[in-house]
Amino acid sequence: MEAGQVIVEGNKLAIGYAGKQSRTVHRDLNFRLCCGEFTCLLGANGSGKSTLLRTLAAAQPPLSGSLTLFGKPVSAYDPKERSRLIGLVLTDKTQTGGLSVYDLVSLGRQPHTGFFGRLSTHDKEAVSRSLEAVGMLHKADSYMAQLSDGERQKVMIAKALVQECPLILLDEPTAFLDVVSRIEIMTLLHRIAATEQKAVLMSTHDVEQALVLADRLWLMTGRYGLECGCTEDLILANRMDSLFEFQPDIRFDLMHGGFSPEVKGKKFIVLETADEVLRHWTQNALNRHDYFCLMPGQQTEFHGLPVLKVISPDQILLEANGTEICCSSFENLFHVLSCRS
Ligand SMILES: Nc1ncnc2c1ncn2[C@@H]1O[C@H](COP(=O)(O)OP(=O)(O)OP(=O)(O)O)[C@@H](O)[C@H]1O
Repeated sequence: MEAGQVIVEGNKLAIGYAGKQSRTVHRDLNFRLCCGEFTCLLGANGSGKSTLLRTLAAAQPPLSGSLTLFGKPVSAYDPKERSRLIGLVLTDKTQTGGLSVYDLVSLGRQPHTGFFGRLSTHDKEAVSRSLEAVGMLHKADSYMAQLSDGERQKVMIAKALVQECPLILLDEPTAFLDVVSRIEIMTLLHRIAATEQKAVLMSTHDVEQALVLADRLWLMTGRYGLECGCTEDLILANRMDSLFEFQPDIRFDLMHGGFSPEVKGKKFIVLETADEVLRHWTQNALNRHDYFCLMPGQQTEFHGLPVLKVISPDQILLEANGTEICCSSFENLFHVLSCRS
C-alpha cells in the first residue's frame, strides 16, 4: 500500500434510512480516504456521523450516489472480502465479558482462518503483535469483564488491527475515557495510520485532541454537509465555527483550539502583561467575572477604566480611581474587585 493511495471514495453520496421511518440524513457527500492518514470526523449530536460510518462499513446501504472501495462499489464485495478490507470498531459495550482478551482478538482473524477458525502460527503472531501494539499483551489472559473501559477499547482496536485491513473505522472510540486514555488511543491510531499505511477514520466529540492528532478533519453539519481538509487548512479558514452553526454564543477559540462561550462582559478593564500564559488565564478569569478585557492603547474612547498589570500570579497590580492595590493571588484580586462594584 502506498502513502496517499485512495482507499475509499464517495461521490454525490446520500446517506440515511429507507423504509417506514425513511429519512435522508445527508445528500451530495464527496470525500476520499487515503493510506497513511488519520482522519477525525467531527459534528454535533445527531449530525450523521454514525450513519456515515455505518454506510462506509456497508452496515447500511447508501440511498444514492457512488461509494467505492479500491475503485469498486462497496456493495460489490461479499461480506468475507469486506471483512478483510474494513475493520469496524463500535463503542457499544458488546457482550464479550466471558471471553479472554486473547480469544476476543483472535476472532478478528476469522476473515483469514479456514472453516474451523483454527489459528495458524502466523495468525497467533498477528494476535500477539496487535495486542502489543495497543499495549495490552500483558492482559492477554484476562477476561474482558475484568478490564476498564479504556483497556476494553484498546482490545477492540487490537481486534480491528488483527484483521490486517487497510481501512479502520471507529465510532467514538474515546467516549467515556479519561484524558490520558483518550490521548493514548488517538496517538495510537495516528501511529497505526502513519506506520502501517492504513486509512483510519474515527468519529469523536473530542475536538481538542482531534485538532492535535488528526491529519485531516471531516466536519459534518446540516448546512454544509461534509467539509474535508487538512486540519490546519480548515482551522485557519475559520471553518470550525460552522460545526455549531445554531449556537452563536459558542465560539471557536483560534488561538487555543477549543470551543468556549462568547465573551459578553459588561464591565471593561485594561489588561497589561508581557506574558502570553498569564494573559490567557487572567482573561479567562476576568471573562468569567463579567469583564471585557481591553489591551493597552485600545481604551482611547473610554476614560478612567481600571488597569490591571499582571507581573506574576502573586503580583497583580490594580490601578483604579488614582490608587494602586497589589493583589497576591487571583482570589485576592476578585475579592478587591467585588468590593469596588
Ligand atoms: N434507524 C434510524 N432510523 C431513522 N433515523 C435515524 C435512525 N438512526 C438515526 N437516525 C437519525 O439520523 C440522524 C443522524 O444520527 P446519527 O446517529 O448518525 O448522528 P451522530 O452524528 O452519530 O450523533 P451522536 O453524536 O449523537 O452520536 C439523527 O437525526 C437520528 O435521529
